[in-house]
Amino acid sequence: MLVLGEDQISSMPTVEKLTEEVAMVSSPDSFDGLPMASPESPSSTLVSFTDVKVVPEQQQKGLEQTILHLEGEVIGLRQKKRSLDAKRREALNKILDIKGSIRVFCRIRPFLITDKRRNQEPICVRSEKLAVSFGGSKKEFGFDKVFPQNASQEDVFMEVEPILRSALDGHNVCIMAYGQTGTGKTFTMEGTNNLPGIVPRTLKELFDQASMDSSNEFTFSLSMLEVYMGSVRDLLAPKPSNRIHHGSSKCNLNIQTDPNGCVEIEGLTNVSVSDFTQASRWYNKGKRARSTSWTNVNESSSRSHCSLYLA
Ligand SMILES: Nc1ncnc2c1ncn2[C@@H]1O[C@H](COP(=O)(O)OP(=O)(O)OP(=O)(O)O)[C@@H](O)[C@H]1O
Repeated sequence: MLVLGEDQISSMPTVEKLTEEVAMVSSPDSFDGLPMASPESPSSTLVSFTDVKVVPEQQQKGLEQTILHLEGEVIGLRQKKRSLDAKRREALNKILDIKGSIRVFCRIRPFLITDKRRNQEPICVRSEKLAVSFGGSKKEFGFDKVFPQNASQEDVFMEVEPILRSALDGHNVCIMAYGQTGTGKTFTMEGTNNLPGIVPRTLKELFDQASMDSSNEFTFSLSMLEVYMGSVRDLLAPKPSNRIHHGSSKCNLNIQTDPNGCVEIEGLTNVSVSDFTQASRWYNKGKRARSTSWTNVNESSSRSHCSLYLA
């Protein structure tokens, strides 16, 4: 669409003049130097002719060669990526062989304003060891890695990211946070809007990696459940339209074993997600459905064990 100012309208050429100019522009002689659109000159009305792109033959050949060259480079880079992926998988398998497929990390929560004993420092941290002194005695614990109080969400994610990424290679991956109320399980797994935890970072990473992998086609689906007071609840189930049904269909789901020996939760909602935004939306919906309450040490304590399945 062409928008003209008042001064341009007053200087608009007549129909005859336009016809003349059209004839001039259409003439093969004028292809080499298409008239430039200028707001001052009457030829500004010919702006739409700049849409006609005529590339000289020599320039066209040059462009074709550049495209061929770039296509060759893309093929080369894809091959390089495939070989790097194979090396990464090999390295990960070696790590799993050496370190074992189960790894235990310990994250020490920083003191909070609400903590009663903030001045004492009974904890001594090494990279794989933790010593706790209490009442004159000292106990040592060993882990695959210890994250000190000042460890960031990035530090934690960097450690688990290679393992999580192996899910795209077909490995089953499970991350479980365990600890007393108020010790930072939810903070580590979910995080906050400004300091996202492992789950939102994982969703982003997996979709990013999948979109870069042109040799495989991935489909993602998501389920979320919580175990609360001995009952399995579906966190992504549609809201019941009728109160009478609430609590019957999506609470207390049965845990079963399928013919292949895999654990299956009967009737658990499983939603297909095609990108990170969609996955985040469902994840936030599931989070909102979790049972929370307060405890003496955590005013927003998650009163359940929550699982998120990504397939
Ligand atoms: N590494 C951390 N840095 C800053 N604040 C943290 C950290 N870990 C936990 N917190 C804060 O400590 C409080 C308790 O953490 P969180 O709710 O994650 O505990 P929780 O283990 O999930 O507890 P519950 O089992 O009761 O749900 C929260 O206010 C959280 O923001």
